[in-house]
Order: sequence, then structure tokens, then C-alpha cells
Amino acid sequence: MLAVLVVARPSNNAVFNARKRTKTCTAVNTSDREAPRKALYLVNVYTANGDLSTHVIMPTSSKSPSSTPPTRSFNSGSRSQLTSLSTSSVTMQFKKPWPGSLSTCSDPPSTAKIRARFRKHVVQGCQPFDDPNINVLNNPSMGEETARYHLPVPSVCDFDTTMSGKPATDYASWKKLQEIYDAEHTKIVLKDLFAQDPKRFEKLSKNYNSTSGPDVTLLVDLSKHLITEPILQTLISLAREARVEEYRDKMFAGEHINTSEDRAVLHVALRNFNDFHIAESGADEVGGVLKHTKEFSEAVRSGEWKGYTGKTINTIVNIGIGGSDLGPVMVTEALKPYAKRDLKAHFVSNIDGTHIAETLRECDPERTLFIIASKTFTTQETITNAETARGWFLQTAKDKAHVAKHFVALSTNTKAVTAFGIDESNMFQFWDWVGGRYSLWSAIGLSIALVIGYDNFEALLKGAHGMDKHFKETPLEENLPVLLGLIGLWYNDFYGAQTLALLPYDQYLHKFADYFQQGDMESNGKSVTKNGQRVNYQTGVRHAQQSFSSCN
Ligand SMILES: O=P(O)(O)OC[C@H]1O[C@@H](O)[C@@H](O)[C@@H](O)[C@@H]1O
Repeated sequence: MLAVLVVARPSNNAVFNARKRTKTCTAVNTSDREAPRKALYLVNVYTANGDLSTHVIMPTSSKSPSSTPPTRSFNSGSRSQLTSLSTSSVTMQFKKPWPGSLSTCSDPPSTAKIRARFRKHVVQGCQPFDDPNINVLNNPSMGEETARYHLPVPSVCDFDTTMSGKPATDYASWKKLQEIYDAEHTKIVLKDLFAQDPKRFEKLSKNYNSTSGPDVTLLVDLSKHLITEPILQTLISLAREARVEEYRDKMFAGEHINTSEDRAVLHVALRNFNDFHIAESGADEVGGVLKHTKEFSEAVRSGEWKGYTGKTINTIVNIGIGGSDLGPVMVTEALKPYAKRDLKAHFVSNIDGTHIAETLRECDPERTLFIIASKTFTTQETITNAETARGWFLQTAKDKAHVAKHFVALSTNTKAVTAFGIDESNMFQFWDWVGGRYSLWSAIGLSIALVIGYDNFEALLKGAHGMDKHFKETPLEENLPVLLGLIGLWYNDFYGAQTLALLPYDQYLHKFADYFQQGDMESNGKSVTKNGQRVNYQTGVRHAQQSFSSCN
């Protein structure tokens, strides 16, 4: 099948602004060179209350396209519609009130918004839409009822529409799991399962031996879970049906499997050390950023880096939130035995001014280094706290030139960093293919390198790379992340157990639950499939963090 896909998903703002408007649309054009009569265009439109309306348009022939193709619409009445199409172009019309993600309030969508929208959402493998090719057919103004846009669809490109956009409940293995659950779950009693099979532990426990050395091992014990071997086999079949291996390989190859943002998903490139070949721009720049991290962290730790009055740095303050806070704070706590004890580290995330105010009470402006950690450099909490810190520093230092010795930025947004007043040479770069929740292995890990030393930071990266290699190369039957994911799905979707307890008894891991909660919930807690269909099953879990007192 040869096809073209254009995807647009609601941004947070769109959701926020779209209460009474159509939210967003997804256009899918599938065409088949061999069978032109089957060429098909789909346009999915999400309405403000979350309903999906799907327009299916079938041109009579992709070789002699019709300008008014027959269309079938489901759940029509949306605010946007296709008015014409050919194999190479689509004309879309938006009616007032405008779709929420295209415009806010009652303004018509601007040409720039339309262009940005369609440029952004082109799937890997297709030619990108070029700005000049998007024509505004009429120039909407406040008074007009419609805005019409002519959108060129790139020539046919390889895209497999059977990709995992299918609801999980449609897979044969899912149905089989449901049958097993219905027939057997009352009989799945752990002590009986152990009594029936004395080798249960040997069969259902897996070991991981790290590449870091023979003393680094992990045991994943599935034998204490409410599963049987046939259940585990069916869960693995489900992963195969959903083409987990194929998408894992696409991920490692740098393909843009994040189709809603047209991005690669490449945190594995941050700790790759030239092992896997990854063809994505930025992947070859990782080594340079690590070198910068090493040089800078060693200069601060050794005392070579001096503050504006010539004194050494004795305090660092990481200002960030979400992935730009939770990962570094978790790792610096977990690896405290390696910490440089005379370098105090603080992590400020809360927008409540008390957090930064109490932290600044413990800082000496002549000896403090502020690390502004923000992928986007637009996050309100972080920028507000960063401005407070800069204001506090300048009260003593006076001269803005001194900011260079006391403020560094970890970000993908050079323009916003320099506008804030931080010199580009004091910026540690990373790339849009690093998800915030996976960023501790990127430049966001600078505070980790400062606290535990660069060599230990590099050992951390290499340890993670070992697990990446295991995930990439191990058959699903023995693949620890895959097995743990499948067990989670079994409990969540069949037992209806939506709460996951994380019990890190080791005090050094006391921040692990906070960190892991973000990673799990932001990664799994989705409400639509890859092709935009609303799901009617659970995708994520709630996290209970040692809150036994409320769990009677
Ligand atoms: O690193 P910045 O861009 O400030 O984002 C901080 C955090 O924002 C949240 O809304 C999420 O997107 C997180 O994944 C992210 O880590």
C-alpha cells in the first residue's frame, strides 16, 4: 500500500481554547498506484466534546481526479470540510467558529498558523509541505463565515496505513486475553500456581547482566504476578501483532515515529557512544555536548571556574520543572554516595515563590551557579523562577555582564536563552527528539555531572545504553522492558487495576517514584490511537506513592 498521511493533533492550547469549537483535524490520504480506483482520502475532525467525525472521500480515479469527489461523512456538522481534492491537492474550508487549534477567540486562522500547522504534521517518508505551496484562497476577516485553503498533498509516498493506529481491543490476541481472563481469573491464585508448578520461579524469572560488569545484575521476577505461561505467551503475541519490534527498530533508526509532532524519538542517541547507527540530525552532535559538559563540570568542581568576584562555586541551583527537574533530582539523590560534598545542590521547581525564596536564603551570590533547565525555555514556572534568581543576583552583582559567570542554560531554544541574557557559550544544547521525561541523559543532566562528577555521569549513560541494547536485541520472550510493559497492560486492562505502587525501600531512591510517575503517565496515558481514534480502554495507570495510610 502506498499512501500519504497528514496528521494534526490538538495542542494544549487548542484543548484549552476549544470548548465550543471544533478542535482539530487529521487528513489521511491513502492511494494505491496499482489500483487507482481504490484511492481514498480520510479527514478526521475532533469536535470540542471529543467526538470524532470522519469524512471518507473517494475520487473516481487518482489518474483523472475529480474536482468534486463523492464523499461520505460520518457524524457531520463539523466546522471544517473538504471542498475539493485531487491526487495532488486538497482544498479545505473552515467555517466560523474556527477550529480551536487554528485560532483562538473569534479571530480567523492566520495564514501563518495554517502553514505552520500543515508544515509540522507531515509524516516521515513524505515530502514536506512547502510554505509557498499553501495558498490562501480567500483572505478571511472577522466578518467572513469561511476561510478556504488549498493544501498540496505531496506525491505518493510510502506509508503503511496499517501501522499501529488500530485500537488494541481489535487485535486477535487482545480478544484471546479477554477470553482467558473471563474464564480463568477467579482461579488464578498465587499459592495454588506455585503448588502446581515447583519450577514456577525458574520459568518466570529473568536476569539481566549489565555490560558494565558482572556485579551489575537485575532480577525481574514475574512468578509472583497473576499470570500463567499461556497468558504470558498471549501477551507476547499481542506485542508482536501490534508490531512492537518493528516500531522499536524504527525508533532506533531515527524514523519519525512521533507522527503527531513529526519527530524522531531518540533519547537512546544520548547514550549511544557511536554503537548504533542513527541517521537523524543532531545525533552526531551528542559527543560535542558531552565534551562541553565534561569541561564545564570539571572546571566548576576543580575551582578553575570562578564567580564574578574571583571566588569558587560552592552552590548550584537547578531551576526547571517536570523532566527538567525530576530526573536530575532523582539521580543526584540516588547517587549521593558519589557526590562532591562541598558543592551544595538545590532544585527549584515550584511556581510558589517560597521555593526559590527559601533556596536563595542559603545561597551566596558570589559563589552560586544557576542552571536554567528548560527544553522549550518558555515554561512559565521555570522562567518566573529564573527571573527571580537573576533579579536577586543582580541586586548584589549590579552589572549584567556578571550573569555570564553565574547563569547557564540547558535548552533547545537558543533564541529564548540569549534573549534571557545568557551567553550562547554558556548554553548546553539538546534536540527536539529528546522527550522532557527522558532528558536526564541529555544536557539536562549537567547538574548530575556537577554533583557526581563527569566520569560517573558517563558511567550512568553507559549503564542506560546497556539496557537500550538489551531492549533492541533481545527476543520479546526475554525482553525485560517489554515484559514489564505487558504485565502492566494485563493488570490495567483486564484486572482493571489502575493503581501502580512503587516501593523503593532504599532511601537513596526516595525520589524515584516522583520521577517514574511522570515517565509512565506522560508516555502511556494517551486518549487516542496513532491515527487519532479515541480509545475506550485504559492506556495509563495512576501511581500510588507509598500512601499506605489511605489504602485501607
Ligand atoms: O523543559 P521544559 O520545556 O521547561 O518542560 C518542562 C516539562 O513541561 C511539561 O509540560 C511536560 O511537557 C514535561 O514533559 C516537561 O518536562
